[in-house]
Amino acid sequence: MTTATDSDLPEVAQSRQSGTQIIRRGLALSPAIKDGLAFTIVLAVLSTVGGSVVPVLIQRTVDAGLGDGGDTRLSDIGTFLAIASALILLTAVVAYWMRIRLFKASETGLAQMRVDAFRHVHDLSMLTQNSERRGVLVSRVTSDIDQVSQFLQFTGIQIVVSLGQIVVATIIMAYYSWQLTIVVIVCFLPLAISLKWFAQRLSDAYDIVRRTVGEMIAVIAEPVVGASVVRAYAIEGRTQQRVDDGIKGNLDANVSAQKLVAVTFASSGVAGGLANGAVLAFGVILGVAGDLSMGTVIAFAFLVGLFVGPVQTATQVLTDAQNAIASWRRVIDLLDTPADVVDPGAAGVLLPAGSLGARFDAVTFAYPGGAPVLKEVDVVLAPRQRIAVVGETGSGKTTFAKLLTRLMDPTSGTVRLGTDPHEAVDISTVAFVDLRRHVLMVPQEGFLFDATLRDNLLYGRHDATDQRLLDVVADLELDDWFASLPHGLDTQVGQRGESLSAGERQLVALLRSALADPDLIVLDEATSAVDPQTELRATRALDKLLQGRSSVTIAHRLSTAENADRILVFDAGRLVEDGSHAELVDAGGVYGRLHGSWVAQATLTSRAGEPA
Ligand SMILES: Nc1ncnc2c1ncn2[C@@H]1O[C@H](COP(=O)(O)OP(=O)(O)OP(=O)(O)O)[C@@H](O)[C@H]1O
Repeated sequence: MTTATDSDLPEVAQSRQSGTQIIRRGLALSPAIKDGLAFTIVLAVLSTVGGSVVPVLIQRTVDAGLGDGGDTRLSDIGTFLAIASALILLTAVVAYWMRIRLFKASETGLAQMRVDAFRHVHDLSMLTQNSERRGVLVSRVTSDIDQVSQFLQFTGIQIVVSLGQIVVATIIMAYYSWQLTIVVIVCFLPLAISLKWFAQRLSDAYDIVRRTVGEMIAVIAEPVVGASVVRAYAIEGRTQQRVDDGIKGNLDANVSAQKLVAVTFASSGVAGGLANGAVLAFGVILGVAGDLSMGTVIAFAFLVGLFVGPVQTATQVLTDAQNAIASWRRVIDLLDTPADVVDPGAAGVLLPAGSLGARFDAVTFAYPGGAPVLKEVDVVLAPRQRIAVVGETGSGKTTFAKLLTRLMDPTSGTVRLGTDPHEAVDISTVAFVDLRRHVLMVPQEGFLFDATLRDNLLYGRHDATDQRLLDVVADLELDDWFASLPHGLDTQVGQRGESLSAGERQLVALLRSALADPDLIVLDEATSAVDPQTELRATRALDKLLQGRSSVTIAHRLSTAENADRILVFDAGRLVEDGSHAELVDAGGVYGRLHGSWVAQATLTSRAGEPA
């Protein structure tokens, strides 16, 4: 199959929703995050107030210690110290409680988002899945959501705590000395004004970081999956170059973002230092003038600490927030990408039981941005027929099969299914669960999961008993092969079935299809060369599988076409010939030529096998 360039294909949508919109949508998509949030915020504020009251107690202790005219009140000092200790302990307990609540709520909410995002990847059309590289999709479900989780559990509440701390510290500072309070505010004003500008720059920088993380995972994952091809073609160097480029892209993006972070952090450091110095200088002047007590000046120094801390971390908080929003946006964009093959769900119609036929009415299909690859196809497929689809490579056979199984929808025209093709229903109105029960597409290379043979077969029918599995093995006359397996149904097939031979993987795919027991089977005939014994087994098993069912096979072998009840011939996206093998050979058209080259190839192969 030829593929188009990535730019021609639909990708996951990219929104430009603002940060606030993203947070609002994110919270709406994970409602569990908001469960009990109000109480958690109350706890956060309480822990802040607890911490902020301590400087007041320090002022009281110092002033009681020095006393008016050197009169030290020891009992007051004891009381203030006891209250301060109790407050510090209480604050710690409240802060612990708040974090646990926050952790539970955010993890529950995000787990739901992870499940939704994963499901949605499966709902996306084959087109979107093909165009968006797998690694990028994986990163949206994993690392992007991790980023949001970190934000919610640490940074998000940090914002509440910091704001609370600034407000409380400002109130207490203003209560002690409005002049010093103004000094502190003036020192931080330039930073506060430029924060929005920094935030936008950081947001852009972190959008790039998150994108490069996805790209990096994609270029690393690809050669790991295709390791055998990389080795076979000795393209380790080129592959390494792509991986290096991916890693470098991410590194560069991170460095650019961190430079901005460093600027914001340094600026807040400068503002903090300035405020501390100014407070001490003005505090001493006011103290000497007799306007402030010693305890108040010391308390003020602590209060400035409470004020400076959050402002200094504010830039870090802002950075994390921008990073998390960039991640949240990527997950939301994924969830917002429409599934273009829409499941009618419960509103869908059910297909009648029995062998299914199909009808194509003026069906045209074009890949997005491309010319039609299937043009005005009109055809009626009767039930219980064995139909072979043939044509040159790229003629549209696979596209026809995908439309027949609704892996894609036609650009125009209608595909219908039914036991009577003349009264068939529009395939797009059939509920997915019902469609998948009746119609099965068997690709050339059925994907095997890294599990036992049993587990892999159960993908065909999840509730089948071992006895049923063995019956199907017998039905397809594969008992002798099955007996040769070291552990029967418990045999591990390895990653992607690599512990089995290519031929054995075909047998597993056929067994799985037989278990699914579809009424219409659409099959892309395997082309990989296998040993003669397995070939014989596969041919026999396939024959058994197709018996009594409607089948449409993309035929790559002479014998499959010859044995079909009917042959559909595609050429450059058009259905150009339709008839039995004998009729089409006599007609001497496209099929005649194709058949001629098959025969010539078969003769060559058999000669090559003859003993000299
Ligand atoms: N994902 C895709 N995006 C864009 N164009 C595609 C895509 N898949 C196939 N095509 C184009 O559609 C046309 C028909 O492809 P199709 O796979 O249906 O042909 P085919 O007859 O099955 O070929 P083959 O025998 O090689 O599998 C080809 O020109 C191909 O380039």
